[in-house]
Amino acid sequence: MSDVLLSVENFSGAFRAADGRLTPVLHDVNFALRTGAITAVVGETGSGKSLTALSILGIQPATFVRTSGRILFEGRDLLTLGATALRAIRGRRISMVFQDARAAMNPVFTVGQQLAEVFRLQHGGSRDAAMAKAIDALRRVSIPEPERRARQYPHEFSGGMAQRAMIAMAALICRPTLLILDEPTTGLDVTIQSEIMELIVELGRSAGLTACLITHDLGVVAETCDAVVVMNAGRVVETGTAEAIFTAPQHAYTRKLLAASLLVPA
Ligand SMILES: Nc1ncnc2c1ncn2[C@@H]1O[C@H](COP(=O)(O)OP(=O)(O)OP(=O)(O)O)[C@@H](O)[C@H]1O
Repeated sequence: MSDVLLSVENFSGAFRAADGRLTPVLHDVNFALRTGAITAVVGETGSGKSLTALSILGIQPATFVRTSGRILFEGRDLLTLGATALRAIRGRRISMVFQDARAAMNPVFTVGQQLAEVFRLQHGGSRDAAMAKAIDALRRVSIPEPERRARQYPHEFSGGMAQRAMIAMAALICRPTLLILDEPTTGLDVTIQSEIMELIVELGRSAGLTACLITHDLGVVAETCDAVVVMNAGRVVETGTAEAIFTAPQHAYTRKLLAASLLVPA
């Protein structure tokens, strides 16, 4: 068994309304990400997947407050780190792929400039060397004509291609220890979805990445993930290996999710 890279321990949180009242949304969330594994966090909309992921990176909404628990990454509680320490971890150690890559990118810079700039921020070096790295990263995620594509703006990319570029940035340019992917294939058509997932798995395996995939698509999970965390209404209801979750789900909610995705009979 390999080591745990990140653990979320008894993490609870709530939204604070303008009048100060707290509405709890996360309740004692517990799970661990094993080094080198791809772990899926699954659950219906509103179950708390994104909030948990955003909290790992320290980019949760300003009105969200932790009420208990901790998130340990390499022995340090991320929830107690200051802005400077978090900035040093974000990108370089933990990076994230967001759902809508075109919206997440800066529209006024070319895709190549954005990748190159992030490379320089993380690793230094000249602009030309950084652009060469950017083009190489686009090539490695199978973007055709990467030199030409690097000179284009995000709106000139298709959704699938933008997602590839975002993965290139998060996985290959940042070279993080942990890659978090929040619904990376939502909104893409089915064939593109499976190509993107193949890419994630291949990069994960070849770069030795630890990945956390947030998704509501259990089909994707069955094919790609090692471990699964099932969330419902702000709680973790079940965790296990992908095989155990798919062949012998213990919790009624997990069985309902599997049945809804037509992967197993109800
Ligand atoms: N800015 C916000 N203000 C108030 N409540 C919020 C805010 N963002 C999220 N919530 C609430 O927190 C809960 C968890 O939301 P979260 O976005 O983590 O769910 P999710 O499982 O990621 O859903 P989805 O799959 O739709 O992204 C939900 O009940 C949601 O309505």
